[in-house]
Amino acid sequence: MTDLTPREIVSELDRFIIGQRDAKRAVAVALRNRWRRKQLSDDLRDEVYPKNILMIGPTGVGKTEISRRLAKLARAPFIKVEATKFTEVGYVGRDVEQIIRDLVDAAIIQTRDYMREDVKPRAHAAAEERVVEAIAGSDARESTREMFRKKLKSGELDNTEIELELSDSSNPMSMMEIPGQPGANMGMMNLGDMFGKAFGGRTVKRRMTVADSYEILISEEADKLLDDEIVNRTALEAVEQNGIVFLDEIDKVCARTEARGGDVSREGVQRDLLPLIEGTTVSTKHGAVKTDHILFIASGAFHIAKPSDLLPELQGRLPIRVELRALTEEDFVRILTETDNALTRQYTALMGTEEVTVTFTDDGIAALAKIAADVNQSVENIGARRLYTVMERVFEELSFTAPDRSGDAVTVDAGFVEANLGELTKSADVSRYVL
Ligand SMILES: Nc1ncnc2c1ncn2[C@@H]1O[C@H](COP(=O)(O)OP(=O)(O)OP(=O)(O)O)[C@@H](O)[C@H]1O
Repeated sequence: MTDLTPREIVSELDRFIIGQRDAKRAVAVALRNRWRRKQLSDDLRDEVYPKNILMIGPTGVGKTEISRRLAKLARAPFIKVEATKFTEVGYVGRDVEQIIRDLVDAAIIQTRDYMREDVKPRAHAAAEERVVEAIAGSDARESTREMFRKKLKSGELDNTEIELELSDSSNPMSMMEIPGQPGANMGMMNLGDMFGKAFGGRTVKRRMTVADSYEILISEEADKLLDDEIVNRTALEAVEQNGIVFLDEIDKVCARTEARGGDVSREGVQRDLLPLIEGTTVSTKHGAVKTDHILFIASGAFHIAKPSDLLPELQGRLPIRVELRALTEEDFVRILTETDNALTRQYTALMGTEEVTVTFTDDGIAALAKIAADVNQSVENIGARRLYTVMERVFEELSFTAPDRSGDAVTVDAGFVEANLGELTKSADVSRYVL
C-alpha cells in the first residue's frame, strides 16, 4: 500500500507515460481511495467499494502501461486478461473465476519475492555458512571456519570449486495438462504438488564455483526461512485489498442489437464477469478470495460498440470513464526522449555493451517519429508500438555488425534514419510487412 498523493502518483506515472492526463488522474484517485479506505473505521471500511474504471482509447496508447505501472507503484497484485478469451472455442463457458485464481498465483510469486528481500540478510548469512562448510568440512574448528569466512568475504575463494547438495526443484509433472482442456489440471488437483510432496526433500549434488553458488544458496536459504502459510495468507490479503484486474477488449464482448451470431456467448461473458466485479467469493487452492475490493480497470477501443452497449449492470460497475487519445508525432518525439525507459536510451545502452557509442540528434528523432506516425496512418494505427518496429529496423544493420565496430561512434541523425529506412517507407505495401 502506498501513501503517495494523487499528484505524486501522476508524477510517477509521468516518468513512463506521455500525455493521457485524464487516465492518469483517474487511476491515481482510485489508488488514493484505497489508502483513504484503510484509514476508516472497520464498519465503514467494509462499505466502501472501489470505483472501477473504464478506459476508452485506441490500441497502443498506454492503457495497459498506465495500469501496470500503477500496480507496480502500489506493489499491488496485477493481472491482464483479454475479455475475448472467454468467447474463443474451447474457452466458452470457461470459468471466469480463473482470473482471480491466476491473480492469486501472481500475488504469491510477488509476495514471495518481497518477503525474500526481507529475509535476505539472514539467508545471506546461512548461505555463507554452507559455503564455508563445503570448503572446510563439517567438523572444522571454529578458527578454521573463521579464516575461510574472511577469505570468502574478500572474494579470494570466488573461483574455488565446491560440491553442494541442493534441493531438486525440477518437477517432472509440471508440464502435465489434461488434453483438450487448457488449464484443466489447475484447481482440480495439482499433480505437481502431489508428487512434489511425495518426493519432498529430494536433493541433487552439483559442483560449481563459490561465486556461482551464492545466488542459488541465498535463494534456497531464503525459501527455508519463508513460511508457505504466511506467504499464502499475505498474498490472499494483498489480492483482496490491493488486487488490480485489467480487463482488455471489453468492447469486443458487447452485443450490438443489429449484430448477430456469437452474441449469446458475448453477452454471456459479461454476465459471467458481473459477479466478480460486483463482489463474490472465489475459491482457490490457496483459500477463498473475496473480490469486493479488487479494482477492475476495463478497457477497449469502442470503435464500433459503445460503452452504452455493455450490460446496464456492468455499466453501473464501471462508473469512471476516461478517454485516452491517439498519439501524435509530437507525442512520439517525447516518448522517444523523455521517458525513463525511452527506446533511445535502451538502444544507446545496448550498443554501449559492444563499445559502440550511439547518439541521437534532434532531427534523427524527428525523422523516427515522423516515420512511425506516417506508417500508423497509411497502414494501421498501432500507437506507440510502431516505435518498436521502426527502431528495430533502423538499428538492424548496426545491431548485427556492432561487435566488429567496437570503439566506433554512431550518430543517429536524419541521414542515418533515411539511409536505413527511407526506401522502405516509400511504399505502404512494403511498410505493411517490415514496419
Ligand atoms: N502514452 C505513452 N507514453 C509512453 N509509452 C507509451 C504510451 N502509450 C503506449 N506506450 C508504449 O507502447 C506500448 C503499448 O502500450 P499499451 O500496452 O499501454 O497499449 P494499450 O493502450 O493498452 O493497447 P491495447 O489495448 O491494444 O493493449 C507499451 O510498451 C508502452 O510503453
